[in-house]
Amino acid sequence: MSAQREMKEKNPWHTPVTIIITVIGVIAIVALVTVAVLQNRPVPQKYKYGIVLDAGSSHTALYIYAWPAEKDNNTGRVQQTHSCKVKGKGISSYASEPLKAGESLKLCMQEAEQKVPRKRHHQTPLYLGATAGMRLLNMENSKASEKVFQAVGAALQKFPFSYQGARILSGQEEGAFGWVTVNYLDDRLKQGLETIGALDLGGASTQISFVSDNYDGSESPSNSVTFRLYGNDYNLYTHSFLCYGKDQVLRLALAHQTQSGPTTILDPCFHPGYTETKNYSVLYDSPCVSDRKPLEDPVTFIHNGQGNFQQCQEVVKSVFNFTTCKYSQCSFNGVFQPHLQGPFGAFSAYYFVMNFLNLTDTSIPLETVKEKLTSYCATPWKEIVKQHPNVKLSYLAEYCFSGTYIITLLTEGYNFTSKSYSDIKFIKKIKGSDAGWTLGYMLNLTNMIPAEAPDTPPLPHAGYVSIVTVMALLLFILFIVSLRPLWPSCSKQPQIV
Ligand SMILES: Nc1ncnc2c1ncn2[C@@H]1O[C@H](COP(=O)(O)OP(=O)(O)O)[C@@H](O)[C@H]1O
Ligand SMILES: [Ca+2]
Repeated sequence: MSAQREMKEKNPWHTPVTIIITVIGVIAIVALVTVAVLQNRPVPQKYKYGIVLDAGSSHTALYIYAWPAEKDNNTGRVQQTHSCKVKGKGISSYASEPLKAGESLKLCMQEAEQKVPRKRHHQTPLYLGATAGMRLLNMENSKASEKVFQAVGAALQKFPFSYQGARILSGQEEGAFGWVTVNYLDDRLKQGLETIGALDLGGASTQISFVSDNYDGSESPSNSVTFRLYGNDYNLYTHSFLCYGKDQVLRLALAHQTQSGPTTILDPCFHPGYTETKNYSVLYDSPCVSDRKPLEDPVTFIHNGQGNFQQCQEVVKSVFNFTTCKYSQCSFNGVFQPHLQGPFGAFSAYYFVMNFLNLTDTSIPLETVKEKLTSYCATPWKEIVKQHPNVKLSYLAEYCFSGTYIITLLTEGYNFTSKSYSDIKFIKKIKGSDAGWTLGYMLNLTNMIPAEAPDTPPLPHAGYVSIVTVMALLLFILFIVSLRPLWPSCSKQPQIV
């Protein structure tokens, strides 16, 4: 009996000190794991916002972008959360009534006030960038363009956002930021992957931007833009052709057909049966064509459609100048262009037009595309209107011309071949964000793409929590094992013997 009592007294599990140590050990480990998990638990995501207004020649669009409030520097994280199409025409069309340019933006701005959380309003940067429409107005009448900017600026400052100014983008910026946008959205920059070229077709200008291995910027330096993004160097070729957006090219084509000031023209780029009376002074009211206005013209001319793709292509070719090139190679109008390289994303009016014509699939051979255009252009206007009752007539009348221009620009202008045509993808959006210059513009102005690759944490959150938990468990087991000599079974051994 006395031996048994002695054993019981010697059993360490029964001493208050051991019990206290064990309890403290368990509490400490539980606390450690809890702190590790809580500390690293992803907090409910907060977002930052940015707003960019794209004041194009034909219309203005507002884009809202959002990104997690932390980790601004991570690629692929900024996303478009909302867009709003401003009613009416582009701001450059308000040259004679500038206040209306400001007023036109109100509805979309009010929508932005609803979409961006109130708490974030004051720290949300707001930018307006104007493109070729304002470039042309500025060339034609710089005072009028200033007044439009004043009115637009005054209207935008009435909203609670952090207004960062309104300005005209250079053609180079427009091309380069479009390229940044598509490559950013496609996650090509951070990973240092081969980049995608960008083709942007507007109403008043068109841009081509791509990286070519045999272009280092020494030939025609004005076409070169260099970037260092995420630790990678890029030497981008970019060019913007002012007056080669599809609306201004239509003017150029009509100017070509009205050189002698006729009262009627038979236009192969419009459907048979299409007939409209047009005003000479309206047609020639643009710096792209104003110097070609016939000296003696009637007030109006009758614009009749003929619907002939091949002849339309001849008219369109006449707006390009292929005769002079002082460089090793040119696209058109004496503009240097290196060898085309890599895949291309074609957006804005490229997409609208090719999508309407059911021609976005570039695995369709170029010859077939031309056959389809031939038959589309030859379709009588009455039938076209009947087939598309919901499409705006002004757009509908021009798809034959625009489709012909796109194919001619790509093949004759930029030298895409039957083979390289299939490298083009007609796109509207990438991962939910519109392709266009606006996102690249904002990323640049908010310094959201670092020059050097950001330091990545050695362990992701889940890895960190797992390792801490495993370590804690190991410590606990080690602690228990270290008490082994004092385990009851060990101390009972003498009894067995
Ligand atoms: N649904 C559509 N169908 C055809 N063309 C369209 C459609 N939506 C927009 N567009 C055209 O896209 C072009 C957009 O150009 P825009 O960005 O306004 O000009 P720029 O970039 O030259 O300043 C315009 O020619 C406009 O008419
Ligand atoms: Ca545009």
